Amino acid sequence: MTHSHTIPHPTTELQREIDSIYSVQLDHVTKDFGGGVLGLDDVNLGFRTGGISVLLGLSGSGKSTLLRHINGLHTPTSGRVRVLGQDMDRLRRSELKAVRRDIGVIFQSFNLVGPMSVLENVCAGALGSLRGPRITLMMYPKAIRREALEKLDRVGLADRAYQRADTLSGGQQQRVAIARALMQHPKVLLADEPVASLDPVSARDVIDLLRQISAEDDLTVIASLHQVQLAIDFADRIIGLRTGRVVLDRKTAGLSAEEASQIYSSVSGMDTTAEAGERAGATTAGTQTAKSGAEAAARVGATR
Ligand SMILES: Nc1ncnc2c1ncn2[C@@H]1O[C@H](COP(=O)(O)OP(=O)(O)OP(=O)(O)O)[C@@H](O)[C@H]1O
Repeated sequence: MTHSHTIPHPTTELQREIDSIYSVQLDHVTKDFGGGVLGLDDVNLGFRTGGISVLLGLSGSGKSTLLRHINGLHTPTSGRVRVLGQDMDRLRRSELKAVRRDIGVIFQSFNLVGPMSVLENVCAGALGSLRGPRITLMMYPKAIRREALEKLDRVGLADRAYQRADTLSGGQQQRVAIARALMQHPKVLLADEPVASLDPVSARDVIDLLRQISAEDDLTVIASLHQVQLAIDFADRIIGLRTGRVVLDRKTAGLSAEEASQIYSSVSGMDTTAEAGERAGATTAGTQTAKSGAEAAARVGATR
């Protein structure tokens, strides 16, 4: 079962309004992996279009599980995941593929093909929109190669186009991975610990680049990070997870590293989302957490 009958669904018109504000919505999402492990435990989040959100939490707190629900690699045991106006678990294969094309993903390990050139790796990002595999660079249409060069220029690596990908530094490889993701023209970018393998300087460079791209392209970015200060500098909003539950949901403005770090403390039962909810309620336009579709609908209604 993937839908709880107790979740009130908003009307079509209100849902459309919610979709115009939130690219990604999780509505009472629970993922039960069995054996008493809840990967996600009643998670309610709405991610605003164009916003940058960072997931913080100890290893095993559910960050990857949350990201995997957003690109449809996991389906919830109960609750609803809605991405770019589509209920992920209601889609046919071809529809899911179409939504996934709008979702770029970057990983801690970059996932480049090392022996291939930088440019070929970037071209591969366009494969979703081309038929059949391309084995060599010349098999990509000229327009794709030109666009890939433009993307490389955008991430500052045009001069490395014909170099083997595995000869680049980690920071450069992540830039190539970003350029590859941009070939999809994504509306949402998921980044699973994108700088965990990088030195602090390269990490900040990659984060700055993501921030710039998000602003320029109105790209919704959802990233997991382990560095609290970097997260605060990067994101508009920090979401803290612990054992699959959202225990902190705050805008970064005015949030100190010390406050954000509390999610790592051993104090159980801490939940600052009530406070966040109150604040969001007071400034409806700034609402970040949609407790349910119906509540989000009410809030959206109140902004008009
Ligand atoms: N496919 C799976 N089958 C069973 N349990 C899983 C599966 N995927 C994740 N889990 C469990 O769900 C919980 C959340 O894992 P998840 O990988 O989302 O954590 P994380 O916060 O991303 O950790 P890390 O920072 O180490 O990447 C963990 O207890 C993990 O063991």
